[in-house]
Amino acid sequence: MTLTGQRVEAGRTGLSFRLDGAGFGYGNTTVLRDVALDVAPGEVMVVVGASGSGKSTLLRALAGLLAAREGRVLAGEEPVTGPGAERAMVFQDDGLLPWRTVRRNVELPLAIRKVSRRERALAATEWIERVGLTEAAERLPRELSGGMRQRVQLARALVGAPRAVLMDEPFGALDAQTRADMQRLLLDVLRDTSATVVFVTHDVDEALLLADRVAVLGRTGVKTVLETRGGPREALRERILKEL
Ligand SMILES: Nc1ncnc2c1ncn2[C@@H]1O[C@H](COP(=O)(O)OP(=O)(O)OP(=O)(O)O)[C@@H](O)[C@H]1O
Repeated sequence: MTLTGQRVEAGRTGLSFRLDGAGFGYGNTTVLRDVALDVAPGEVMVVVGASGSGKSTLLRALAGLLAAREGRVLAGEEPVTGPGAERAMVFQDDGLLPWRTVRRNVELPLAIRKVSRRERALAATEWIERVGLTEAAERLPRELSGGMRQRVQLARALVGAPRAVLMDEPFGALDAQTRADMQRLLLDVLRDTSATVVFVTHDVDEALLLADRVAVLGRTGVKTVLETRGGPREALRERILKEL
């Protein structure tokens, strides 16, 4: 069994999520109440909403980093009780280990799972190549541009063939050109995986480009969920902006 290429994907399906009457908060503050949302296996669900509406909170809950105060959060059939290797996270601030090279950062999820050195090296080489960083494999994060660091994060998230990737404004700090390159790269690599993606962004155009569906967060919960494929884009854009 190899972790590289198609074989690890074979037979794996994207993870579904279900939030059912779920509520979240911090201390005395309630952020989200009575959230109902279904994310289908393999879809790209983009979450948009005003600043402070709770997008990151929702994502943390799916990642198992924040417990629901009420209701249920399910990944597949199982309640989410903590982080798990089948759910990879990508953050805006890169979250790479500064003392590890690109290669060793990408290998990290496999090292944690005690995958053999040889398998780790093979899988990392493949993903580093897919994100266009072969030349930079032995560099440290501080020697990379912001866009390159996000490529490392993407490779690290996908190297272990997760069933879901949870992305919190991953391209938010990048300049427009680098951001457009990263969006294309993401769409490209997702074509070869069956992973479900939940992607948080402020940017409605980014949402429309990437999403199968867009969930709009209102004051305390999900206001609406819109299909993005097949409809006239401008009308959808207007609709999302109106809901925000
Ligand atoms: N660790 C925390 N402790 C206390 N309050 C928090 C914490 N994290 C977030 N909050 C509060 O929860 C609310 C929602 O925050 P969250 O980061 O989920 O929103 P967001 O929609 O992702 O915002 P943004 O788009 O600005 O990143 C905010 O009012 C925020 O101040």
